[in-house]
Amino acid sequence: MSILTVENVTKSFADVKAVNDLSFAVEPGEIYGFLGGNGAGKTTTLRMVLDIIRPTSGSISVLGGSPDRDNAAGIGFLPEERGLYKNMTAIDTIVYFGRLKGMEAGAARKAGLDLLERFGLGDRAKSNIADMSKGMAQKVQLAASIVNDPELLLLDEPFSGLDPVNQGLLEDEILRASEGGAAIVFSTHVMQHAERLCDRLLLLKRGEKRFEGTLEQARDMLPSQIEAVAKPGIETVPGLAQATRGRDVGEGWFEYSLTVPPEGNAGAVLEHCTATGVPLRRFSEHRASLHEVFVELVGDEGVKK
Ligand SMILES: Nc1ncnc2c1ncn2[C@@H]1O[C@H](COP(=O)(O)OP(=O)(O)OP(=O)(O)O)[C@@H](O)[C@H]1O
Repeated sequence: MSILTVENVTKSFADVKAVNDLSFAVEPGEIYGFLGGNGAGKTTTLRMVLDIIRPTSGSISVLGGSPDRDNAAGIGFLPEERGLYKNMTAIDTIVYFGRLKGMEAGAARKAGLDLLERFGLGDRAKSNIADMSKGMAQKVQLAASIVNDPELLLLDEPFSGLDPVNQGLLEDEILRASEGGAAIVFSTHVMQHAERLCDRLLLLKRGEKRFEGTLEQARDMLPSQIEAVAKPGIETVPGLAQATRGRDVGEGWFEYSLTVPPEGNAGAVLEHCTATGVPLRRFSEHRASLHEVFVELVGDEGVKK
């Protein structure tokens, strides 16, 4: 059974369709990337999953039920707008969120202290949030969102504002949650995190799904480029969309830029060269990056590599 199912969901704010007929499902253990530029509808979708706002039409199933307080205990959420009570200590903050998720205070405290230890904040459990750096407070907020060991973890732009070390720590936590069987949905503008972490991705533009699938499937959406050093003859190998002869590197060898169409296969081009005796000295394939796919499918507004 899917942990989260979104079916034909539309959300309109006056005449703006923030989310338009969106469907997807996330399975246990899956890390699902929710990608889109500014205003694509990511936060609106996450808010509907959390029952903070309701869809105009369509249906959502969370942990086998409709989104409401009853399934809060199984959900963890890191909002895009970070904010904690400044005058509360780190551990009290985490216990407070654990209690909201139905945990016993003692269990929440123990889990909270373990998390702070793991996040390198073991000695700051009794520090007030006001006395912590922004990055430290963000780690406390992350701890608060996973203290209940959620089955569904929703992270809205979780990497923003974290230094590279803490981004690595967050990646580790996402992987750990997934290995424990949780489904993780995270939104991001930063393609590198999505490339490293996601089992599947969804690309949103103006509330509409433009792509859903694995990273490999995403990269297959665009042509790949081959840089080769070969002797003439390579231009006519089947399976190329384009072949451009470049610099003469001497003794009959030339540099070539070859394009394999999205449905093509660079491996088959190489095999054909070998089988038919096309002389080759170099052959390297450059597949499209997720960033290039993103820019092609949804434009480059607000997107980082
Ligand atoms: N409460 C609201 N009232 C009116 N319009 C809204 C409301 N919430 C969102 N919108 C609009 O819905 C669209 C989608 O916004 P949303 O915040 O979901 O985008 P997002 O993908 O999370 O963007 P970002 O990456 O910039 O956070 C935008 O056009 C936004 O202005």
